[in-house]
Amino acid sequence: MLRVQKASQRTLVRRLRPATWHAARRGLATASEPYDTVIIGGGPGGYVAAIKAAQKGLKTACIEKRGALGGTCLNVGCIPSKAMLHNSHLYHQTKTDLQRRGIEVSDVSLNISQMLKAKEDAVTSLTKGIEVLFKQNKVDYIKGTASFLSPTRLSVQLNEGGEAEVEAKNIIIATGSDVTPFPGGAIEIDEEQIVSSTGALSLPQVPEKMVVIGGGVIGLELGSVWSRLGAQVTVVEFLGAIGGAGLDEEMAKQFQRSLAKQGLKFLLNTKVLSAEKKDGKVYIKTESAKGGKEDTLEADVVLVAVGRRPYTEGLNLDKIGVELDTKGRVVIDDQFNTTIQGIKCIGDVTFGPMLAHKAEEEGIAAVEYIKSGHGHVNYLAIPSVVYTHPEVAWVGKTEQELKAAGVQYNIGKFPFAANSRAKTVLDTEGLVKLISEKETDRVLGVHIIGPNAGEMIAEGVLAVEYGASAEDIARTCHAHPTLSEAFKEAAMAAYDKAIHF
Ligand SMILES: Cc1cc2nc3c(=O)[nH]c(=O)nc-3n(C[C@H](O)[C@H](O)[C@H](O)COP(=O)(O)OP(=O)(O)OC[C@H]3O[C@@H](n4cnc5c(N)ncnc54)[C@H](O)[C@@H]3O)c2cc1C
Ligand SMILES: NC(=O)c1ccc[n+]([C@@H]2O[C@H](COP(=O)([O-])OP(=O)(O)OC[C@H]3O[C@@H](n4cnc5c(N)ncnc54)[C@H](O)[C@@H]3O)[C@@H](O)[C@H]2O)c1
Repeated sequence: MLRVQKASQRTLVRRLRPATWHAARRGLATASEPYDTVIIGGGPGGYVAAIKAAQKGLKTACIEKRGALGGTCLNVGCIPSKAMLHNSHLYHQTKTDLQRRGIEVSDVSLNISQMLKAKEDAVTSLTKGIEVLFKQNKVDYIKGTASFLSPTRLSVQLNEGGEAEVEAKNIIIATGSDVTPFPGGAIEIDEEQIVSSTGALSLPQVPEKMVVIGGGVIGLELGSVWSRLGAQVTVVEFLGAIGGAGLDEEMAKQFQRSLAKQGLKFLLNTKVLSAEKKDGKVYIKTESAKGGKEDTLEADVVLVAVGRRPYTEGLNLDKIGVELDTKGRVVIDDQFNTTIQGIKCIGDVTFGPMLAHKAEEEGIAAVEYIKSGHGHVNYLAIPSVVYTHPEVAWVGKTEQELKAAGVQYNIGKFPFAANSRAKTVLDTEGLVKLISEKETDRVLGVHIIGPNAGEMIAEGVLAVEYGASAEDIARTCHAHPTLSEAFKEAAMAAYDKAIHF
């Protein structure tokens, strides 16, 4: 139910008419009838949940305050970063790699405004596309900021001005995450010289020197972009390895070597303490992670990429009793129920990896629980991909996790240097590492560094999801010449022996 609430009622009625009119016409929401499902947040979790709910015949609305659908991922995350990664790779490859392939080019130059425009075009076409999907699936799109009045009633501050009330039998919180500020306020983001990922996706010119604080996924992807475009990039990472949690240690080392070859510098086991702007530069104070040795780095632009945190601001969760944990995540059970009946929660704002495809899976499963009481997400089979070149991708367990758990395992490895397609296209960096359980041969983890690793990992995800053995994969015919033969050969190596290595 969408009900006008406040003073200048006539203006509000006019403003709300399209939503209420369409809704009433379709019988989706009337003055006497609440929505079946309302989703707060139109990111990958929220918009997918909304479409699935409508497909299942539930009267559905999605409230989004950004003014565009798609959330962090489409607007300032996955999509713009991949656009910049792809085009910066083409530029870098044109400058450094084409000659050996027999292609002579001269006068290669960068038009950064056009590259930024190409990125914006990709974002706009995809975010608008979701609006079309909403219309096709009859999801009411309410542009505004939602806040709980009660477990079944929301107040919405409309983007156009004014306030509305929305009532629903089920509410799904999908409000995502935002940038973790630097602890203690020691570094303030201005999105020009000291930027978060959002600012780093729109720098109007290539900085001469860039310092990246944090060697996790954002730091490595966006550090790669600006390094390829000509910046001297130094990544400062507190831990002893890059790539963040979940990356196999052996792969992390190889990954760092690859990026170092491209010109990125790494300061591991180093903690950033503060950053200060002076005379057009930024001075970054660091110390050894074990304490002691201090240093100062100079940069034109600093990217702060020390993580993201759940976003629940303004939702009024404490008023209705929805519990958060100590990290600010909304507490849920294994069916996405919060501590208040009728309110579910999915995506970055709750437990688990902060990944768009994880949020989407949860969106579908949460709706299935609402509709039928059954849903499914296999958290052991959620892939991770770092979209650098070479790409890094993995699913399932790492070797260090299995060691720590005392699981006996076999390992099969196959380098792309021995793969015919990789050799043909002169792109041979990296390997496939497949880990299977010693006793059963079941695939426990797949780790890939290499060209198209992000596409190839889907095969590993299927293997983990369906409980395949290494032998199953080894006996499955793979087309020749393809990169995926390296995956098959790694499985052959785990089960028995590879042919070409
Ligand atoms: C630079 C960058 C690159 C990334 N690249 C990838 C990648 O390649 N692959 C990948 O899987 N993941 C990637 N991610 C992570 C990915 O963006 C998130 O995991 C994903 O967007 C989470 O989806 P979500 O629906 O949970 O939340 P979000 O996408 O954050 O969406 C939540 C939405 O809720 C809205 N909202 C919040 N509060 C309210 C309110 N009170 N009322 C109304 N609306 C509200 C917000 O405006 C937002 O649009 C990247 C992230 C960043 C920052
Ligand atoms: N390709 C993708 O799937 C993709 C791309 C971008 C972002 N994301 C998601 O966004 C989230 C956030 O990414 P992120 O890279 O900001 O976080 P992250 O948690 O992956 O990495 C942050 C890194 O910063 C380091 N760090 C923290 N404080 C530091 C300090 N004072 N000095 C030096 N180093 C410090 C941490 O040790 C850590 O390695 C991730 O959860 C990721 O899943 C995914």
